[in-house]
Amino acid sequence: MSTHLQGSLFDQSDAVRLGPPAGLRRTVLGDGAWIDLLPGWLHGADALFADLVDDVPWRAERRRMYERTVDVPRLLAFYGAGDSLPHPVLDEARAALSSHYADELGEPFTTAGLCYYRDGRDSVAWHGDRIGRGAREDTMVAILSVGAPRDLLLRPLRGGPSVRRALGHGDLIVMGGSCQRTWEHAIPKSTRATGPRISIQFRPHGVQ
Ligand SMILES: O=C(O)CCC(=O)C(=O)O
Ligand SMILES: [Fe+2]
Repeated sequence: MSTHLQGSLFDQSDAVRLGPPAGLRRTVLGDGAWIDLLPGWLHGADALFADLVDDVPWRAERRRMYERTVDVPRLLAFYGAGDSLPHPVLDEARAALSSHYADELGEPFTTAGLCYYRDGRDSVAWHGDRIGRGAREDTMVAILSVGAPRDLLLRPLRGGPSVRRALGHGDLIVMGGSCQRTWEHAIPKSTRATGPRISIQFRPHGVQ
């Protein structure tokens, strides 16, 4: 195969770019909460995953839990409203989400939090993004996932069955309405062989 042909094949299959947001599908969860899903929004997700592993200044954190200090079971990075993101396609994603949801959200997505789940032992426990305004107001948290799929679970705070979505390889999920205060979400640990995943969470100012 000629170098030229290899180059063009590489471009087609691996170019890191976003598709149109047209295929977003909403699921109403109840209690004012909903999720929007767009599988494979980002093309070339494996290439972006590899870049982020290398380029992001990942932090390992320790947190106090009662009388013990424990490792947070994932690596973290945070980009504030004015910061340029670690890959130009993430600036594009933030702008595309802000434009798509402008009327419904009434404000742009500003910050980006990144989580790196190195294997099935990494996880995030049940929680709502409720440190900021999400505790009181309807808002949105948009999550782009690259790398191997992991299950995101959602469950209603007042009890009832949970909802499961496997997210990786460029999938987009948007949690909206009252989702952060009437529902909780988690990435549970997995005992199955699980490849690494990175999630990029876009949030409006003051939502954490
Ligand atoms: O990795 C994910 O998809 C979820 C992360 C999350 O819920 C959070 O960081 O608040
Ligand atoms: Fe969260």
